[in-house]
Amino acid sequence: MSSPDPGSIALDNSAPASLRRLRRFARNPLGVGSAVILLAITLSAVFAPVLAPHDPNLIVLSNTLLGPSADHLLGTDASGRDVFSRLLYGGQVSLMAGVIMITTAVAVGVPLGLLAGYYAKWIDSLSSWVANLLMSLPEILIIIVVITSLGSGLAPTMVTLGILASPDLFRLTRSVVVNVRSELYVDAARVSGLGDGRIIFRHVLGVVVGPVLVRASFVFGMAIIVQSGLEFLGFGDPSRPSWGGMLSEAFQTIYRAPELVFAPGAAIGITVISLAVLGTAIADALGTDRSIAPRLRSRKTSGAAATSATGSANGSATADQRPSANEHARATTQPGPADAGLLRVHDMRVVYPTGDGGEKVVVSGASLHVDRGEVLGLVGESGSGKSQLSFGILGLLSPEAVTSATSVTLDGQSLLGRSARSLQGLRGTTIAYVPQEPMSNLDPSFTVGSQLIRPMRHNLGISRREAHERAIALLDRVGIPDPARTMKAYPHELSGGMAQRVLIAGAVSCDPELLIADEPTTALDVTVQAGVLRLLRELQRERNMGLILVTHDLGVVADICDRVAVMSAGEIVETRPVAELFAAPEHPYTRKLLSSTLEDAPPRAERTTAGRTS
Ligand SMILES: Nc1ncnc2c1ncn2[C@@H]1O[C@H](COP(=O)(O)OP(=O)(O)OP(=O)(O)O)[C@@H](O)[C@H]1O
Repeated sequence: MSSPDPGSIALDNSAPASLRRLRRFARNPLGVGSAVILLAITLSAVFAPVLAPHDPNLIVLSNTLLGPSADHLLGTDASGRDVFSRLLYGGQVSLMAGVIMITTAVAVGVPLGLLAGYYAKWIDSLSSWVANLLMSLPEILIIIVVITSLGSGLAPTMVTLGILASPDLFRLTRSVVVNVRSELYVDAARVSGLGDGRIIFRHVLGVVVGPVLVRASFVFGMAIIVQSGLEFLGFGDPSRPSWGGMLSEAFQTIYRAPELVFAPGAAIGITVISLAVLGTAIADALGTDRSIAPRLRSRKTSGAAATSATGSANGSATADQRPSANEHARATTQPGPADAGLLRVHDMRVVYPTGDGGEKVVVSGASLHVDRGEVLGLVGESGSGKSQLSFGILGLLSPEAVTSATSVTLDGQSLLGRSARSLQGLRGTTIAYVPQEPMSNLDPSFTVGSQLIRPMRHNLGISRREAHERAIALLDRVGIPDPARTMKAYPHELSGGMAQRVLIAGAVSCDPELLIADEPTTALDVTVQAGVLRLLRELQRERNMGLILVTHDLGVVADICDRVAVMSAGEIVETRPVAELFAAPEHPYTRKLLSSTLEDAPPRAERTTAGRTS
């Protein structure tokens, strides 16, 4: 077993996430203060019938405009009604108005935003069009129409306002989802075979909650203000005490009793401010886990999804990338030879249309094969098309890519002409992928254990307990020092080397036959690179997997590859056993590559044996 990366793990996970979030919230005095205030306001409104000393509508003409006293804590209004009692009852109306409006706005805006952001295409176009239409409507006119036709009841008015406010939440949700859906860990979840519903619920919704909460708290406050404004303008029900109505009445006696403005005004102001502060505090408490994790989203290719191992110990087409998989199917449908080793690719082309109607060929007629138990190095300078070829094999290219091949066979079965689902199923258990950027491929909101267990349960149909035991054994195998503890850790608590080991554990968790590792050590500290490479080699041997190692480092090739395919400008210019290639490179490009990278450099094994811990 490989030794762990030095200083690699800093677990701080003694408490569950919910408890830690609660603690974070509790450390925010403004958040706690606003929560207490809102709780007090809510309770006083709910228990108004018990707390109110007087009937809020009881008119006592002999008691008009009395100042505060023991009997009337806040005095009386121009009709002799008890201001304190009316204030308590008025809270019911304002809070109920907010609840109705925000429930409607969230119920309409958030699901639509999730669907539009996640699925894009016509769902996005249609819902964005509806949202724009709603935003262009004159709210006040619509409300007046609703009130005049349906009466001044709270529900119709606030439901209408909720619908009119929903585009705000729709747009926010949509924009958050558009960002999240292209995160590598979401791609990883797709590749792991999780359905869209589960991905949205598990990986996307959590990211949406924070911003939506903040916005919802503002919308709630806005609901209170708008409802009070309507009451103030006389569109409310006069028999129903409300803060807006009280304010309106207070203005009628502003010169005789200006203090009457204070109570309803303060109630509205304090409630609205507390809502805004509370929303922000909750979002802060929820959001810290996510923001800690580095967002190394320097995806090498815009659409090339790195599918993670944890999420994904298998390769399959993502939602976006399905067209690419289908392109596989469309392009050529010749079946490959049934006895052709593990992976055999003939004449693969990857082309991107350019804006001027032309095309950019990034992989041009590439052919390669890899057998069980074999390590094939795929080398070439930056931009030569190594990743594009790998993603083409995995069916993970962006939708605009047009992929074609004479044949692509995996384990003797042609990948051409298959539906996306069938491709996904096949790849779900046969190909795995180890990405370049370990941190971006782990969802920051879930523990390592959770991210290892779910794909195993899904792909292997095993119980949670079995998957848990398997995950512990895998973590132990990949050199994680305290597997049980690491299972409970969040990605931000791991070092890059540890995260990559976790991803490798995930990649092999469903017993793939072929592993594609795309520069798996590039993002890692040089001190841990050799350990991770050695681990990959060990696992490949133990499990007799085929391994395609994408790299630009010929030292790595010399160390662990059996054969090497050299890529230049989208073409594979030379494929040879490693020793032969190093001894007598044939292609001028290979010679150039060798002379430029291995000049005066000792073999990697020599370079890394002394004093290496990982
Ligand atoms: N979505 C895209 N549209 C157009 N061209 C693209 C797209 N994605 C990648 N390319 C181009 O494909 C070419 C090959 O890129 P690829 O990432 O495969 O190179 P690479 O050999 O893996 O390089 P590196 O070692 O830097 O990762 C590059 O010229 C790149 O600009």
